[in-house]
Amino acid sequence: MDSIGVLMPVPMSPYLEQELEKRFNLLKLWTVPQKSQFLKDNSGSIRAVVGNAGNGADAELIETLPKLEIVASFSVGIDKVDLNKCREKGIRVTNTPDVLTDDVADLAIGLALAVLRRLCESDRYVRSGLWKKGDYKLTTKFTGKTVGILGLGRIGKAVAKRAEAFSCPISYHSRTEKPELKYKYYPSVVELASNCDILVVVCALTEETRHVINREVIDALGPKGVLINIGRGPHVDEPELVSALLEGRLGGAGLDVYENEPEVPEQLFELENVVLLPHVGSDTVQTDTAMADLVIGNLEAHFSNKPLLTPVV
Ligand SMILES: O=CC(=O)O
Repeated sequence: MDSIGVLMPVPMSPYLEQELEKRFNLLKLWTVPQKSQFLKDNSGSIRAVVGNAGNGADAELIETLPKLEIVASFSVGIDKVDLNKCREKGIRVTNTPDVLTDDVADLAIGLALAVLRRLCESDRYVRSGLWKKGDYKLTTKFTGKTVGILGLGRIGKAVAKRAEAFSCPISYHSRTEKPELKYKYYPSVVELASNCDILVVVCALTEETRHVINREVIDALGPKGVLINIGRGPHVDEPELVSALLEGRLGGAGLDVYENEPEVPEQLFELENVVLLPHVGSDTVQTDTAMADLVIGNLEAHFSNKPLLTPVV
């Protein structure tokens, strides 16, 4: 398979690069200065693209690569892949579900704890020597808080399971009610937000869910409510979130994702009721390896005419 051109637009995992290089002709787009010329020169050999959560395969890239057969995303979210274009051209698409579920769900709970118990602020309190001048202030209890989950798929269910261990009543909103689950379903996001203390956003990003967290939802969550976003930045109307936090209309936020990564609204930097992470939901050594193995497994299956391991298209 070493003559098959596999295009990687951005660096994502040294282990993945190394394993791809052992098997394919890996073309690292970020290392070349003249990207469009490079793509033209190699368009006859590129049969696969390996994208990620930030850089997938848009219509323009797909049109540039007439021999493209498969987009294997090193991510579970495939909102950066033009799925319609792929369907139209018969290009297969795979992602990396399941292997990252635990890490992302763990991080949602970590963010909730960090916001309510002010973990980052109290760490800074110790490091700056302030503890010697007096005890740290009281914070807010997490155990027993009502957790609302927007999107009860694999990761949403894993968040629910973890939150249950903290005796949190669970409610959710998703496209369809899941009567087999014991959690309370709300038919709208506003109703969910009105009836929970912590709202966790974990649904897929689609045209329907873009800006699903708008001013009405934020106001429904209210001055004691906490928003946790481990989904995608564009789920949230970011200027509305920032003004709600600055005006005290929202109690706090734990964010792993932003509308325009790696840009983060600087007004948030001053707020101690906000915890900001650099999109690291699945970034552990163990999950990086598992995701990379899945990308390679999908490519090997495709180029050996075997069924894909985790097909999306
Ligand atoms: O954001 C990360 C992913 O989609 O895997």
